[in-house]
Amino acid sequence: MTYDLELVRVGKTYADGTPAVIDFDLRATKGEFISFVGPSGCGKTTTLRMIAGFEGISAGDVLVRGRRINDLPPERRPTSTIFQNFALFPHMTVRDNIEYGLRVKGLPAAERRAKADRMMQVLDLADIAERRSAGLSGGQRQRTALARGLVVEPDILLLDEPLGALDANLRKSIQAELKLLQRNIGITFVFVTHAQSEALALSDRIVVMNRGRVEQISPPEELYRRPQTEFVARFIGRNTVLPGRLEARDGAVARVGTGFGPLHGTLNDPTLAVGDAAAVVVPSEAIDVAGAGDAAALAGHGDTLPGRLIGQAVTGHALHLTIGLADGREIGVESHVDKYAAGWSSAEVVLGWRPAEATVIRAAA
Ligand SMILES: Nc1ncnc2c1ncn2[C@@H]1O[C@H](COP(=O)(O)OP(=O)(O)OP(=O)(O)O)[C@@H](O)[C@H]1O
Repeated sequence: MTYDLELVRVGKTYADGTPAVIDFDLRATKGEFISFVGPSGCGKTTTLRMIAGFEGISAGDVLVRGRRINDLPPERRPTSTIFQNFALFPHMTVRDNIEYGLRVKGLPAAERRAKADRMMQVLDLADIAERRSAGLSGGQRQRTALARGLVVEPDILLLDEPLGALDANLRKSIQAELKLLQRNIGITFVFVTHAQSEALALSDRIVVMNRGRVEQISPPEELYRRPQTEFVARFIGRNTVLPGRLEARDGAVARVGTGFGPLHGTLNDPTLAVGDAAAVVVPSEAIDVAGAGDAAALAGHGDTLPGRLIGQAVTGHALHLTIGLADGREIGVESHVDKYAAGWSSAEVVLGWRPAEATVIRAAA
């Protein structure tokens, strides 16, 4: 099978010796929306720039539709890049912005015009073709930037924090528009973002990076529900990580001996052996809270932990509980505000969850 984009053990070491990207492997099929997320400095932008050709590749190969592109300059690669804030030329019209890449490629005027017209039709920009980009709305600017990127007919569109500078409301509506467009156009998008929620909402698969390495590549739902590493468990969503040692495994279910006694979860690392350092990861949404004397409320939950209610706060329909555990840790539990309308008779509570909703991963020894 030929992939649209393939990274094979790609690495980058900057001239000053900084290892920014290490052994990055990725295979994307045509039309996939892939996002790179991770803490600042983990290597997201460097990887994107290596695909685009703005940064040299120190190790490994980048292939587009089976062709190695390591040594091609950016303008000869089958990629287009859309930068933060869209980087439009403010004094130019929408049409001139869109034609810009074609002019760089040396296309004759008539051909440029025809291609730009077609793209403006697709992206609903024809009515504002002669407007200067400085006066456009956020959505119109995004569509213009996309048109400029797409008019050169790339195989892969690379997006470097394109929504980074927008306010939250505009960002939401532009996100929806972006996803719709990507589906319609059907080309592969690689998207770098700081906003985890944006990646979860838009992507077919998310690459989580940490210190230059890939931690996990999974669809959003799986990444959220089944983290493979402690780093991912702490970085994505709101999880409680309960460390210990693997005591037993029975098919997909594993038992971990923790400071709170034995706890269970779905094993997400087939290489984990009895005796290895392991952790049970419990998503905040999976946790139910009952009064300390109300064990019946948690019947069927499997695993329980005692806790102490420290605080509660409401935002909209969400209730956020802060609960202290016996080891001194404070954890967050999220629920709908109606769920615990009756409250609890004292601060002493019990937390319960279904083991199937917890995940067992390898932990640092
Ligand atoms: N031109 C450069 N020369 C030397 N080191 C660099 C250069 N550009 C980036 N780095 C380093 O490479 C590492 C990865 O940087 P990169 O910008 O790819 O991370 P990032 O995940 O995109 O970060 P951010 O989210 O802050 O944009 C960092 O340690 C960074 O300091």
